[in-house]
Amino acid sequence: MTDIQASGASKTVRVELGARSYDILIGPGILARAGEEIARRAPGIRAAIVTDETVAPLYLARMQDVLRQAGIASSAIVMPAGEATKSLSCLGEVVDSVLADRLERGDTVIALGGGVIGDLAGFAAGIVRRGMRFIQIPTTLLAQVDSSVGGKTGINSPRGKNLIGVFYQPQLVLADTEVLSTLSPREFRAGYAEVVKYGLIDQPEFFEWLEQHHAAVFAGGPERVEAVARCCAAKAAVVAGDEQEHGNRALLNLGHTFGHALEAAANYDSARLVHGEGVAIGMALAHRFSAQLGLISGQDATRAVRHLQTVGLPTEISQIPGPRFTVDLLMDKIAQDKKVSKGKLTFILTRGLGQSFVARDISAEKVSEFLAGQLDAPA
Ligand SMILES: NC(=O)c1ccc[n+]([C@@H]2O[C@H](COP(=O)([O-])OP(=O)(O)OC[C@H]3O[C@@H](n4cnc5c(N)ncnc54)[C@H](O)[C@@H]3O)[C@@H](O)[C@H]2O)c1
Ligand SMILES: O=C(O)C(=O)C[C@@H](O)[C@H](O)[C@H](O)COP(=O)(O)O
Ligand SMILES: [Zn+2]
Repeated sequence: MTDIQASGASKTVRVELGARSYDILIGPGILARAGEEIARRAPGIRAAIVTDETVAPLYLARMQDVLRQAGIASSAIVMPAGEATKSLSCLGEVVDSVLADRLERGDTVIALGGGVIGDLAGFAAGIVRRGMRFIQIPTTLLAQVDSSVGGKTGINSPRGKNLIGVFYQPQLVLADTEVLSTLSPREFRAGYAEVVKYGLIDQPEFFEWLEQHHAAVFAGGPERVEAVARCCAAKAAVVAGDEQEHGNRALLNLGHTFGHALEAAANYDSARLVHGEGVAIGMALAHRFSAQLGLISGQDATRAVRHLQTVGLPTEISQIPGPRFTVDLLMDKIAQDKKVSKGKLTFILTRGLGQSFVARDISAEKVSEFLAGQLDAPA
């Protein structure tokens, strides 16, 4: 686990990647400090702020104001909100705007938004002029605990989730926990699924802490900041050890092999399923699949699923509204997973609460059989 430095109500986590190391600043009031934090690290730059139509009216003017006060001129690129924005056409729009504004390689792209904006803007920053500066200002719980950290950027393909992208690290992450107060309950819950993920991967004590403190995390206050910082520290440690997912970073994919297949099968329609909900269902499936394979007790699997249900997250495929999925459709999406190696499926499975492991060479027949049972399960 990477250290968490505390200063007043704020915390700092450092992602150690040699010359590409960077800080994650977490806490209330960080947005107001954004201009000075950026200018201190990169004086005299200009910025293109990529955001979405929901976040722009809430935070864009304030963001541009604090940048201006720190001597940083900025332009804004406002994209539609939702998962469908992680597309080639939206990437083209962002790239073209940055070029039209004549931003230089040393200038910065700023992602002001959730994981959709972070993944899209980060990809654009990674490819324009072969790599510009990039700063993440995550505004969803999911983005603060996960997507803004670690440098996975990219967009979706109709053939599968996040299939087009690059590893490209930000130079700074500014996570103002106050902005989470405007998030809808559904989106806050979805982000909480990724919080639970860190407990279920390899921190059973964090999972237990969440069982006890989830109400306080949802209510706001110090437990929320504590949860965000613990997740960032956990992710920073994994990323520092395996930046490009040759080994243990795959653990961060707990619940994602199933979850990504569900998102793709739902055509990235955020009205039906958002990423965190897909991860919640995916983690429930990974625990049930592990139980079916005899790896984990039914009791432990049920405990993991029960916590997700307690906070109102979906844990069954049948809870996804709209047309039913078939096993063939889901298996087709699973076959495109980036962890597939020499045609063999990889899943993150578990031997107990918080004892996940990377399971390579999982039989496609066993997965299909399991999914057939899950598709029959009642909502
Ligand atoms: N790169 C990574 O490591 C990584 C990790 C996890 C998830 N992801 C990706 O992140 C995406 C999901 O991110 P997300 O859950 O943040 O979704 P999102 O970016 O779509 O944001 C969710 C919704 O909340 C709105 N919103 C954002 N901030 C708000 C605020 N402060 N107040 C009110 N509304 C606000 C957005 O407009 C959007 O409608 C997925 O595409 C997923 O694949 C990437
Ligand atoms: O950072 C990682 O590594 C993760 O796997 C974090 C996930 O929560 C995230 O959804 C990521 O985008 C999934 O990556 P992918 O490589 O499976 O597309
Ligand atoms: Zn995720």
